[in-house]
Amino acid sequence: MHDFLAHTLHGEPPAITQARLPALHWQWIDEGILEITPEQPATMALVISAGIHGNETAPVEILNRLITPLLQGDKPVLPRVLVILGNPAALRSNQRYTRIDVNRLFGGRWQQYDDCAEARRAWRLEQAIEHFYHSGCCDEVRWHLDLHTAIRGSYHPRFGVLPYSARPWPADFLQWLGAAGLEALVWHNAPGGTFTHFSCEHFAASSCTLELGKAQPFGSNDLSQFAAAEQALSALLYGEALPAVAQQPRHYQVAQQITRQGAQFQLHIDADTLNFARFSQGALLAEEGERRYVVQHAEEFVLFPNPNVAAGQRAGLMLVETPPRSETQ
Ligand SMILES: O=C(O)CCC(=O)N[C@@H](CCC(=O)O)C(=O)O
Ligand SMILES: [Zn+2]
Repeated sequence: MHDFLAHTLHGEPPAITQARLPALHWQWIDEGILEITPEQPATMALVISAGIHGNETAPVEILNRLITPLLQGDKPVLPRVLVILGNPAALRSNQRYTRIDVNRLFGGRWQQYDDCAEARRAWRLEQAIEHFYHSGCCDEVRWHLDLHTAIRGSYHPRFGVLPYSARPWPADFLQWLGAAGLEALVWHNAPGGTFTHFSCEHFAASSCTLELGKAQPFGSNDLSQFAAAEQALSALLYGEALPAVAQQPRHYQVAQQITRQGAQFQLHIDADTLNFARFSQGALLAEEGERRYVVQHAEEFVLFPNPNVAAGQRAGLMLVETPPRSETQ
């Protein structure tokens, strides 16, 4: 199998499901799930996922470009790697999801839904990650990089979103995120149903959702915008040089979440408002019946505003800028 993405989009298992090459062994685990193991002992277990949302194709193209030389035996690999194309059915139809947003279902939340493709997929991905992390030696460093693109344009076109965690973040992980060209890092203030929350909470992985540009269909992406991220991933995978940090990321903390409860929900944020747009204290952001969402701090910055989400789901986040965090374990 030389082209993992083409096989996944085709929807059939590959004819050969594993191979031993001089420097590594690869194994096709299931649709969109591939494990790559170096011949030399590894000190890191790295999960790289993309396509959790089927219309976010740039990171899928980057990831496929990075693993193809491994499958062809043209590059060595340093860590044990689990490669995941998250929602193959949605990738085939260029939709964010077919019925339910997979990135709200992790941590067992899939059990709240009737049997459907996305609930089954979230369960399968949880199992795959659990097996992968538990099959290594106990002192492996665990990272999970979940690659996405945003629906809207952004004042920071490349940024990271870190799950809530009471543990301090390793300094080398934060440094890697800066070297990957991320202009901003956003910290959640509460647990959630995302893939990165799941890997961080259940397996103590250093996890981050990377947002790389704006969602475009396959073939329409300008991947040159993400050269630093691709080079930083090459550094992790093949041991190439980590790019220098061009600009230290700005840091933001979630201050409040806007949640849509039902049909009465109204979002007072224009469709063309960019991510990280600034709002002043007192500004009315959204309302639903008696519930009003108002800017609480002197200024807050909006992220992922979206009125078209299912009832009970996040319709936007409001952020405050904080001094840079530099932590170590
Ligand atoms: O642009 C948008 O509205 C959504 C982009 C996206 O898919 N973002 C992720 C963020 C996950 C996180 O909070 O870590 C998502 O909404 O699932
Ligand atoms: Zn996404």
